[in-house]
Amino acid sequence: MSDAILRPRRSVLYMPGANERALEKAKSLPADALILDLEDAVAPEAKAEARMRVAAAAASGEYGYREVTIRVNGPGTEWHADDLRAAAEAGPDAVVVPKVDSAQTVRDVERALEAAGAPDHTAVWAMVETPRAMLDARAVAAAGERLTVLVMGTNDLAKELHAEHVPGRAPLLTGLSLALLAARESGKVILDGVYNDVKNPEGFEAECVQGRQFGFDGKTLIHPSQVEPCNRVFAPSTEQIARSRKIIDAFDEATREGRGVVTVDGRLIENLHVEDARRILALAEALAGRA
Ligand SMILES: CC(C)(COP(=O)(O)OP(=O)(O)OC[C@H]1O[C@@H](n2cnc3c(N)ncnc32)[C@H](O)[C@@H]1OP(=O)(O)O)[C@@H](O)C(=O)NCCC(=O)NCCSC(=O)C[C@H](O)C(=O)O
Ligand SMILES: [Mg+2]
Repeated sequence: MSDAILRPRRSVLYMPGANERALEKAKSLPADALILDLEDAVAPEAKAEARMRVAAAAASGEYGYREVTIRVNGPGTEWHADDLRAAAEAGPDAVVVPKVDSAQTVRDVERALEAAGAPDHTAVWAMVETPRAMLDARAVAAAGERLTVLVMGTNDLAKELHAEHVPGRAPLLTGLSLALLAARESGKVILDGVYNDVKNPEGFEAECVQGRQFGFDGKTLIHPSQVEPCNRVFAPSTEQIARSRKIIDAFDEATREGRGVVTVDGRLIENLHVEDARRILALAEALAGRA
């Protein structure tokens, strides 16, 4: 498993790029990653100033272990090219590109970043949030050299579908599944979309659990109060860690004795379970010392 895949991204917090207070506050929040936003959270008249603020924040080195990314305005907007240039110069961990709906968009973004001298460590995260992106998710996920993460944009997707936001997200399940299949086929990380009702902690936690059960690596967030519950839901539990150790030990012992299968607590264990147990332990190890 590559470092890009193993890096914890349980909680990924958006913050408006024009909001100095939020940019400052994020330095003390236990989010695994931050998306400094130039797109939806910034009014047109504030775009230029937000671009400068965000570039300075990303280049500051003041966010500790947190992965720092910049969300640029989408392809086809008047701000896109300037945002990419500023992001390339700032050299964040990643550039988040909204409304990516083709492999060509990923390649165009990468070419622009190269031309602007982006450092090698700056990855591309593609937001998939349109019907076309759902239907072409496979090609998007496989495109480019820098692409490491897909990010669900469930607000835009619901809007495009004329769907309603309902508990359980039935109208979005096809899109979520297509994007997940595409991400996993290409060995990419995938993050779930945001939960808008910041005053509904029960609904938020239920959606985190649903995202984890689906297989998402983490969830994108809009408010500091969502960080702690999200970290808890997406981290391996004490029971999962203990069980993973037990599986690996039992399988190692069986292998030494020349047996290919073994049972743990009455359940059949094969090599695929061992691989999953190793993934869980690697994530737990990567999270050591984090809230
Ligand atoms: C949703 C909010 C507008 C709420 O703001 P506010 O009413 O100010 O919240 P609070 O008073 O409860 O804030 C308490 C303190 O926390 C700080 N704060 C608030 N939000 C953030 C944040 N996101 N990051 C960091 N810090 C934050 C406040 O400054 C207060 O600090 P202090 O005064 O020191 O106590 C607001 O939360 C917000 O703007 N959230 C982000 C919205 C956003 O980024 N939206 C765009 C991304 S979502 C999206 O586009 C998804 C995708 O594209 C799709 O299609 O689905
Ligand atoms: Mg969106």
